[in-house]
Amino acid sequence: MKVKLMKIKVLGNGSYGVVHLGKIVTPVYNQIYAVKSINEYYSSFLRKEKEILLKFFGCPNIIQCYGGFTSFEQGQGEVYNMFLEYAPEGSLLDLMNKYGGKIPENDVKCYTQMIFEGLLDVHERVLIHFDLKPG
Ligand SMILES: Nc1ncnc2c1ncn2[C@@H]1O[C@H](COP(=O)(O)OP(=O)(O)OP(=O)(O)O)[C@@H](O)[C@H]1O
Repeated sequence: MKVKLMKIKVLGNGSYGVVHLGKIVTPVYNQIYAVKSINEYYSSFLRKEKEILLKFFGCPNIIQCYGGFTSFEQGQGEVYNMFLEYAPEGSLLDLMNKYGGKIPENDVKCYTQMIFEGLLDVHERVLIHFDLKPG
């Protein structure tokens, strides 16, 4: 089945692509996603990110990934896209910027709990990523 995605607006930019608010228009799902995209040629990191996120499918405190696909876009050629659960408040940094650097205390409690529970999910699914060099 051919899926048609409409990119509504840019949500932000990261090291591995631009993130759009996206909506599937065919078939009529009307489902909203965050869609992270990058030129197919540079997509290896984004594909890796997708593989890692898919290991946490079903974890309520980790942004869900629903897979990826390649599209052809005018002026850009082949683009790799990753479907993510849309977080209406954006990232923690977005939230800090919104409140001028000071997130209200009640929200801090709530986000801290989400972060710890998310970390617990990571440990439970036994994904340990060592990024440190010995010595
Ligand atoms: N799932 C999402 N829902 C809503 N907004 C998002 C989502 N993912 C990313 N964004 C927005 O897009 C921006 C870029 O996200 P991205 O994940 O590409 O990079 P990052 O994690 O912020 O930075 P880096 O890739 O450098 O570590 C975020 O700062 C946020 O504003």
